[in-house]
Amino acid sequence: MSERLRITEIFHSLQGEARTVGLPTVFVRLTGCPLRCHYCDSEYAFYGGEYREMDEVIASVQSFGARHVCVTGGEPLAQKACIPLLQKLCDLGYQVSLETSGAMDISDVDPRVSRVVDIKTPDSGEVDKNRWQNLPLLTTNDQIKFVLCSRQDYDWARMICDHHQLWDKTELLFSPSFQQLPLKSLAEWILADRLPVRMQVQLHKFIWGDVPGH
Ligand SMILES: C[S@@+](CC[C@H](N)C(=O)[O-])C[C@H]1O[C@@H](n2cnc3c(N)ncnc32)[C@H](O)[C@@H]1O
Ligand SMILES: Nc1nc2[nH]cc(C(=O)O)c2c(=O)[nH]1
Ligand code: SF4
Ligand SMILES: [Mg+2]
Repeated sequence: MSERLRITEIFHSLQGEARTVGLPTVFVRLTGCPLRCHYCDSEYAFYGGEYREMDEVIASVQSFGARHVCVTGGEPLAQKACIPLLQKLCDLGYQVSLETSGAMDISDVDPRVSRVVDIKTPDSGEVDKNRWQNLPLLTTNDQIKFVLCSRQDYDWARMICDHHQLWDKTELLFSPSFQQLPLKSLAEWILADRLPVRMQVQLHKFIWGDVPGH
């Protein structure tokens, strides 16, 4: 039954992260994740959830009347039916993004989807899970994100961008781990080093705090 999805929540909010930040977006949060990042703000999506038919999920998305859909989790690509879900959303004309740890193979994702691949840093505790074979597959329609916990993470992210020549490959997002790395520190490091990256903060947490469903 690969056309069923295990869903934690479907909600309407302002996109808080990445390239379409600030735009009204429907979020589909799939349940379950094989990783355990120390900073994870979505632990409530590790377990539980409800199995829903694909058509039901699509109808729920449509009920909000938004143009943008963000499929997230948990780890969305850990569910087989994520691939057809993304394709159906694109066919319906939505602007679709996918938030993924990049620990799973991204090659079957519909090319119309903007894949936001989070490269896990040493201080996430999950650096060994990075699937480096994903990087050559990325295009300018995709995005790479580093969630940074420390100066050591920042230096590591720079080194990875050099090593894999990511600077001109696609958009690079440097995001502070929420309330762990001071915003001003990260801003000043980026400016001092003249890094061509976008610093991103999680807009929704400034508006609503760190609560589910926003
Ligand atoms: C909850 S995850 C779900 C998608 C996928 N599992 C992943 O890690 O990309 C969505 C995004 O939120 C980021 N995130 C989670 N907790 C965070 C925190 N405390 N501060 C900043 N970003 C965080 C993740 O790194 C990831 O980029
Ligand atoms: N508003 C809002 N924007 C988001 N962008 C990515 C999110 C996520 O949890 O993946 C997220 C989220 O949880 N809320
Ligand atoms: S991969 Fe994503 S959902 Fe899983 S623990 Fe890390 S941040 Fe949380
Ligand atoms: Mg979130």
